[in-house]
Amino acid sequence: MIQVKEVTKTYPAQKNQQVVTALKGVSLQIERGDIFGIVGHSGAGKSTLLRLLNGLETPSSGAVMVDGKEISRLASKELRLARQKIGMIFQHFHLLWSRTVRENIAFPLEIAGKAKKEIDEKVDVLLKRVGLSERADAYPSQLSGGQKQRVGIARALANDPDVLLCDEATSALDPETTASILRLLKEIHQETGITLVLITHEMSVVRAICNKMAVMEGGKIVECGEVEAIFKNPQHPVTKQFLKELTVSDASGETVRPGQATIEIKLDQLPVLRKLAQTRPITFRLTGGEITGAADGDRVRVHVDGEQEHVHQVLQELNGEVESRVE
Ligand SMILES: Nc1ncnc2c1ncn2[C@@H]1O[C@H](COP(=O)(O)OP(=O)(O)OP(=O)(O)O)[C@@H](O)[C@H]1O
Repeated sequence: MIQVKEVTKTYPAQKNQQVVTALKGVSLQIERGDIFGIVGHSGAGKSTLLRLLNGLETPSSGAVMVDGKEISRLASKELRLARQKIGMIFQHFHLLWSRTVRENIAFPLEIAGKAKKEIDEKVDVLLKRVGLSERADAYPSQLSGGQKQRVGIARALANDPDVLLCDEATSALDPETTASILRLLKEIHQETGITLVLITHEMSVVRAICNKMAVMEGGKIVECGEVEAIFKNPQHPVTKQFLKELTVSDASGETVRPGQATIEIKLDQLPVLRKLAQTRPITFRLTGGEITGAADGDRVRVHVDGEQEHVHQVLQELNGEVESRVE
């Protein structure tokens, strides 16, 4: 679906500054239907790579192919048509503040020259799909962050894209809202088979929905492959660091291998785990901790084991409900 071949991207020197080489010979293959996570620290080149995928930037050398077309070589009309098939959502939503939810979602359909009746029907379907039918006439300023991102998703899907690019789409959201947006993206993926490309600095996002991933550092891809294999056996120091940082505050657990995690919780929060164990094929095993009567509550370590999918769900549900961290 997407092939990035030996792409280099340099930005010309600004005054008193040097030329910036944002991408240094990046090659990448994303198959149709993949949910592909691109992880990296700030400045690693993730956004530049994403902008190349939808033709907002052109490579200094190398080629970017999307659905068999070399994006950087398309004439403007062809590029416009190709971009209708590549949706994008953003960290800060990029909604039109003077338009209602309905009008925001209608916007790309208007640009594509669709008839009013077709637009109205399509917008109704999209509103329903993202759960915002009741808020169709609200303005973005009247919505929560999660609702704004739902508008962003509906708008991005308006022209039935084959690819959805997500630029830190959950980074401005709280953990609970993040989980609900990731769930929505996963459902849309299951229903449509759309190819999703997510850039993020959060491994918890990758763990929640991606099947493949690439780790970027200094304009290069330093590790790439199946999420399960990389989480099990990370090779590059940057990947290892990301996995270590995983969930300190955001996703409540570290995946030891897919289907296993270790969490640390307050002793008096154990009943929450009991309830989860009653409703899911999952086991919790106490592995450590001390009872000292500490004023802020004693903590215990718990090993979580089960089907990967269930473990992910449980970690997401724990998120926010149980104060936890990994050592
Ligand atoms: N338009 C631009 N002009 C000049 N330099 C740029 C431009 N866009 C990005 N860069 C530089 O390219 C490098 C990669 O930036 P990029 O935004 O792609 O990284 P990133 O991994 O997405 O980081 P972040 O998460 O902070 O957005 C950085 O050094 C950045 O300063």
